[in-house]
Amino acid sequence: QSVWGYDSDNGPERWHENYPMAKGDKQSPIEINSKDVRHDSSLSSWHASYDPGAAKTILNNGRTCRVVFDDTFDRSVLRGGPLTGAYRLRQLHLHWGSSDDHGSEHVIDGVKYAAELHMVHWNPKHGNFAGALKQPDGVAVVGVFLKVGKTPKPEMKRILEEIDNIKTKGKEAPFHHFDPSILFPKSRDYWTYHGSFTTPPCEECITWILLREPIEVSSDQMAKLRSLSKNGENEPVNPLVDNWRPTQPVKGRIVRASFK
Ligand SMILES: CN[C@@H]1CN(c2cccc(OC)c2)S(=O)(=O)c2sc(S(N)(=O)=O)cc21
Ligand SMILES: [Zn+2]
Repeated sequence: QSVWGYDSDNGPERWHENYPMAKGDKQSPIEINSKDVRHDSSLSSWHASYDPGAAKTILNNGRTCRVVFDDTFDRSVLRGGPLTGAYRLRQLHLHWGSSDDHGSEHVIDGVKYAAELHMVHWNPKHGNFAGALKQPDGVAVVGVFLKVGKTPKPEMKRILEEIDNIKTKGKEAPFHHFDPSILFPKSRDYWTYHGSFTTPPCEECITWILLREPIEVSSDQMAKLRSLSKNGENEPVNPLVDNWRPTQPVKGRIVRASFK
């Protein structure tokens, strides 16, 4: 089937057949090697001001678990850091593995985290989301790494509690009164570079802001995430796991760090 996914017949190695941008020079994710990173003292800190009332629904689209926000006006925005202007929060979603030792998309000094949370924002100066996709400064994604540890972050519970209502592909549930900034780690340190969506259509319109400090989750919380299914309600069970793209060639891009 032509629909892209993460299986052998429709996975990352074949995306370029229907989405030529997948073979571009500024693809994501990438491996970040601290020795190649350049500290940029001119990078300011980033600021998120999110309205909890903007949260609308949580859904399983067969490829990830996604929370959608009202982005019809500057209601929940991200500013500062490498960005110019206010970018509107559109949705957040995750990528995870089939076991705790892998699952993140970006890899840091060889370390793969159990999962990676993406908060997707777009630049309203380009009119709408579709217009922003065509611009190099159109989209900004904040990436937060999830590490399995002893003191799991209770804030992830809110998302994981909804999992039981969206077990199968196409299932959606109301998701209100949620401020995703509770998912940020203490430190605001980040890496930033220019890249692409890590899924088709793979447009190269993204300013990536990757937070250095992972948040901790429990192994049970990861198991909860892995209890999602790719399949629809009355289809054979196909676990939704390993929905991550392998790292792509850096091709001379500079990764800057906000920290020394
Ligand atoms: C299919 N791609 C995901 C859905 N969206 C998308 C992207 C481009 C065009 C489009 O057509 C409607 C929708 S999205 O913007 O919410 C994002 S962000 C993102 S990631 N992993 O790079 O952060 C994957 C997707
Ligand atoms: Zn993503």
